[in-house]
This record gives sequence, C-alpha cells and structure tokens, in this order.
Amino acid sequence: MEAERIFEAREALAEGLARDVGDELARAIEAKGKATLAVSGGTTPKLFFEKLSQADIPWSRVSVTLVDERQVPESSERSNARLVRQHLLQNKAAAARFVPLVDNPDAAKLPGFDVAVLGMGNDGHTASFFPGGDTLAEAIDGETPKRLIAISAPGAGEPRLTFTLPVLESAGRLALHIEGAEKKQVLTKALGEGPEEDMPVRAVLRSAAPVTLYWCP
Ligand SMILES: O=C1O[C@H](COP(=O)(O)O)[C@@H](O)[C@H](O)[C@H]1O
Repeated sequence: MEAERIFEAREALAEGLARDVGDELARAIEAKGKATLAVSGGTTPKLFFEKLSQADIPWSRVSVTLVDERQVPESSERSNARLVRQHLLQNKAAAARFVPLVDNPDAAKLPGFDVAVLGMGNDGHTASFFPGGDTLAEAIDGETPKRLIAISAPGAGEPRLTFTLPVLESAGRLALHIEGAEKKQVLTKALGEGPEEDMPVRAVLRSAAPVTLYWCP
C-alpha cells in the first residue's frame, strides 16, 4: 500500500475520493486533452459517484468505464453499468462518454486508465478476480496480453467480465475504496502471507503498482 487516506465517515470519504479523482482527471486532460476513468460497481461506490458527478471538470473529454461487470442486462439491479448511469453519469458528469463492458468490443480497445478505483469483497475479490474463478490464473497473470477477460466463479453470482491485472496495475492512479471494520480486517489478512488464489486482491497489492487506500469505519 503506497498511502492510506483514512476518513471519519462515509460522507467525508466520498468527498475526499471524489476530489482526488477529479483533480487527477483534470491533470490528465490538461496534459493530453482527454482522460479515462475506470470505476468499480457493487454497493460501496454510490455516494462517491454522486460526489464525483458534481466535479467541475471538462467531462466531455472523459471516458468512463468499469473495472468489471456482471453479465446481466442493464435493466438488472445487479448491473454495474446501471449503477454508473444512475449515480455517476449525472449532473456535470452527464457529459462524459460511457464505455460499458457487456457486448461492447470497444471496451478492450480503451487506452490505459488515468485513474482506476477498485473495490473489494469480503471474500478478498477485487474487480472480478474471484477465488475459484475459472480464468483467475490468466486474469491475475501480470504478463497476460489479454486486456478484458470473461470469468465465472462459485461466489460471483452471474458470469463476469473483468479487466486483467496488467491493465489495472498500469493505471496512472490506483485507489482501493473500502468501508467498515470487516473489510479492513479482510484487507489486513490480504496484506499478510498466503496464496493470491485464496484472496485475489493480493495480486494487485503485490504488484508494482502504488495503491492508495481510501477507508472509513
Ligand atoms: O461484485 C462486485 O463486488 C465488488 C465489491 O462490491 P461491494 O458491494 O462489496 O462494494 C466490486 O468492487 C466489484 O466491482 C463488483 O463487481
């Protein structure tokens, strides 16, 4: 873990993470005229998305995608794309270009991410690097030429799509956003010894990529 940003509560965390991500996107736009942001789904990012959607940056120059997706229609409550559309692509961020992962060949052609925000499940998965995943070994292989991969796992619910470790670890900024004591305990365990296959978030934590933790109780 390169750095830890600890907040008193969810609201402050969401604001702090949104400020840092917005600043980083603005820097990328300043430097090269455009920026790419990859976000996680699940339950944790909702408030962060709502704060980030109000950031005063040139969103029309930002491409937004997901680090992973559940292979369900966007009408499903389980769709990460639905979450992004409902909570991030609103307000000022409505001007961003969204690149969903399901049935979209353009997703694998996206340029490197300027910012990627990861989550983590209580089973030690991040993105859709799930314990027991049928393609987990390839997904967390730092040398794989694949950028986006399909994966199914007993604990994953539906089949998934996920960007692979080389794509995630090459992000300009890599944040891990988790909340609550239980996830902090899971992270502490993941930072200890043990196989990556048991807690695949270890593949990211042990990679050369500097990861910044954003956490609140
Ligand atoms: O299934 C997923 O779960 C993780 C963690 O989600 P949370 O509900 O515990 O916040 C998420 O990071 C990932 O993007 C999502 O597909």
